Amino acid sequence: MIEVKNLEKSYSGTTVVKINALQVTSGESVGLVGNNGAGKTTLFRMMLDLVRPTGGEVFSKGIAVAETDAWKYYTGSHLDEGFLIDYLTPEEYFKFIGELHGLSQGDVQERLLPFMDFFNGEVLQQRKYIRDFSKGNQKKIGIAAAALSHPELLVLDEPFANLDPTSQIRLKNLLKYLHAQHNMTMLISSHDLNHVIEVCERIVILEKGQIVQDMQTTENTLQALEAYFTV
Ligand SMILES: Nc1ncnc2c1ncn2[C@@H]1O[C@H](COP(=O)(O)OP(=O)(O)OP(=O)(O)O)[C@@H](O)[C@H]1O
Repeated sequence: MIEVKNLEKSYSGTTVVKINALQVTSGESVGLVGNNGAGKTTLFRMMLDLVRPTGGEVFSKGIAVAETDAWKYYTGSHLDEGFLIDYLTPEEYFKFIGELHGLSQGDVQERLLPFMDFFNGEVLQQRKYIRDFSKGNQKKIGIAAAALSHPELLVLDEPFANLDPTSQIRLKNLLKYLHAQHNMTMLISSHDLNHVIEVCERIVILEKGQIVQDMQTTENTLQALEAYFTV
């Protein structure tokens, strides 16, 4: 579904991403881990055509993302709060996203049902704009909006960050449910090794912009990752 070929991004002569080849097949859930500045967000931004590569290309279903809008119809993403329309209430925002995908008000309500535990009674019917929500609740709104259309591909940058422990566990279950129920292809970056290996069946480690390990998740993966990140 996703193919990265000779992808490179440099800022002022410094290379921050350099990936010769990465393939993600349809239905796969891939966790991207790496220390601060490893290039995770930059890679996602290039996959979503938000940043143009210095070299190379990202293909979605065989078509370069920089050359077409086709992938936007089956891709849901939340990288940061810049993805939100923060002068809307969550209800208005979900309605807007739903309309973009041809969903009725009823469809939107139904698709939000699995998110009710995750929202913890703090997102809907709060009579306030998204900009006035806490960082954690803004993240919940962004994740729900990204998943609302049941996209074939879901890209989330550090979805567990800023969430309280209960919400992190609920999100883990929610992502597993969405993956199983809709066979969503998922790309998830995270600093939380425990959570990411529970949700993702494959883990890619990025270091200084390069892929240094690419492994299927097994019962030994946490140990391997902890060993890798212990310096
Ligand atoms: N617009 C930019 N201009 C200059 N340098 C940039 C820009 N965007 C990213 N970088 C640099 O690219 C490198 C990779 O950053 P990126 O945000 O992709 O890493 P990350 O793995 O997501 O990090 P973190 O885990 O801290 O979020 C960093 O050194 C960062 O400073």
